[in-house]
Amino acid sequence: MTAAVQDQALEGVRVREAVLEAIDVTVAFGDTVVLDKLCLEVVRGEILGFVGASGSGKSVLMRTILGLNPMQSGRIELFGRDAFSRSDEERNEIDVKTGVLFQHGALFSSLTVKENIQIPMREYLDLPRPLMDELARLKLELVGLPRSAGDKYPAQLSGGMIKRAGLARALALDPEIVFLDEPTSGLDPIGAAEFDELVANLRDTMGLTVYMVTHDLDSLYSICDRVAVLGEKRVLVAGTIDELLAFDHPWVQSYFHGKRARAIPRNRS
Ligand SMILES: Nc1ncnc2c1ncn2[C@@H]1O[C@H](COP(=O)(O)OP(=O)(O)OP(=O)(O)O)[C@@H](O)[C@H]1O
Repeated sequence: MTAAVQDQALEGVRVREAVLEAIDVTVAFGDTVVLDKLCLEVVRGEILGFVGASGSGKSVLMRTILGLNPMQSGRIELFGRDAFSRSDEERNEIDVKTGVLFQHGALFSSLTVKENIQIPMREYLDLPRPLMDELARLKLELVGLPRSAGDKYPAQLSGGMIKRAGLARALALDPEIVFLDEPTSGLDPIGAAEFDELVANLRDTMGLTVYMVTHDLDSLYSICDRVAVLGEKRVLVAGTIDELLAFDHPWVQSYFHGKRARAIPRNRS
């Protein structure tokens, strides 16, 4: 194999590297099965949008992947290895490479933004305070917040600033994958578009992999490389928007071709 062919082959491997794999994941609460042998793959460097009807189990899956919710059967792999059959030390390695932005930011109201951003640093890193302060400032800059926001309390921030502060905390440990739970909900269309742009920039500059639960069709069209649809307790389909537009399933058809969706394809860049 020539060096060029080898490079190409390596590039191919990198492009297809699965950062996250859910294999036959089943989750139930009592007799109610919410996810039934669900399979999903998230590839390094992609922005995957995750959609599904209200109550279909999007949050349950995200919580299960993060180890916050037990599964009845199946396997979840993060970074190529079983996410849960691990020692505490190995699990910490996964946690450090994983950032999460919960739906409403989930910032501690009694802590300043800077202190919120430093929570993961305190938990996983042993750094002197001046260095943590500098890192927090860098994270604020990364998400487009002014330095002064670091000394504010969450109640003093706008909804858009809270999302950015939550994202800064999710990025505190320089993760390889971030989970975003409805990051643009509650934002006005301009704020939502700016947030989308920020996420796309972070992916491009940091090589982040992004798993984004969303109901926001604009986000799906503007920044997602692929979209996975949850329905009937499993992933019905995962693919590009064009693949989903052509996918013959009533919920998928009405989601992407319904009244609210109609205006968007015309605006696709
Ligand atoms: N801890 C729990 N105990 C019992 N049932 C639960 C629990 N957590 C979630 N559920 C149920 O699981 C189902 C899926 O809920 P989930 O919150 O994942 O939906 P979702 O797709 O995220 O909805 P939405 O888009 O409205 O946020 C719901 O029927 C919910 O009531």
